[in-house]
Amino acid sequence: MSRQLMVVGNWKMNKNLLEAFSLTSEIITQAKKLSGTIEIVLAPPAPYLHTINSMAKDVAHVKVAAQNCHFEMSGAYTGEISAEMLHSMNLAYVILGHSERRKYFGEDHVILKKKVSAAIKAGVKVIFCCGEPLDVREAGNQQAFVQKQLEESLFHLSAADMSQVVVAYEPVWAIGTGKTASPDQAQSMHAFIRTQISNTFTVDIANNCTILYGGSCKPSNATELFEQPDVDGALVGGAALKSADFLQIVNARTKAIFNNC
Ligand SMILES: O=C(CO)COP(=O)(O)O
Repeated sequence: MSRQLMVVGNWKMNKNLLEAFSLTSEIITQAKKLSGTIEIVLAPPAPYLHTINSMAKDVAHVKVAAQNCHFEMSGAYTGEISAEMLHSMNLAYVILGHSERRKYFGEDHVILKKKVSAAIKAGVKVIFCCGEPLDVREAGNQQAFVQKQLEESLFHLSAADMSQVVVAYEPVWAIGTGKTASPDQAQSMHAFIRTQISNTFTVDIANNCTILYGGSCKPSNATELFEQPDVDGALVGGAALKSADFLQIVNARTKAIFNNC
């Protein structure tokens, strides 16, 4: 398998400056001892991005992601951050399409499509989140819902641009609820997403696309999720705020490779 395995910590709006720096140093200290097979991505709040990226710069398998960007490259948009700014800081990734941005900041598919294009154009890879709310899952319509999210905001990309995208399946009902998708539910949706990518682009692009699971991923359930063939890693929220928990998830990802062999 040639796709990049990955564990991403989305810190959301948590941690003051000193807490953010100590969490980063604890993770980097341990990451230096790892082989580098797993890419570890930290997504701290925007004010800390530059310093945390500098702290991580000597460890090739630790990367930094922004949690958002604007769809314009510059201009009179008070309070916003452009993809070009992220690129100028050498940030590897930006998370787009997170359900919290969709819900609290009114980001619809039109805005997200523009944001995805802006990030790729600026040279920043995208971690694109998709996932259904509870009522959609209960009605059994989760695949159609996710397919629409992908078609509306992601599948306009060229094949070359799509190779710069990581997809994160985050069922809304699992985010911050303690309720995780079962390994079967995750595998089934990840395989479905990969098939959609294959049908829209190429088999190679689909096979090389990293697809992460997010939603109450923690040390106790990470291994069974990572044992699924289409679950390439995790986008972790709450459990990314404690270095010990986050590193256990990274270790679970590393071990599951050997179990899969
Ligand atoms: O939203 C998430 C990551 O982006 C998941 O959050 P939790 O891991 O806290 O459920």
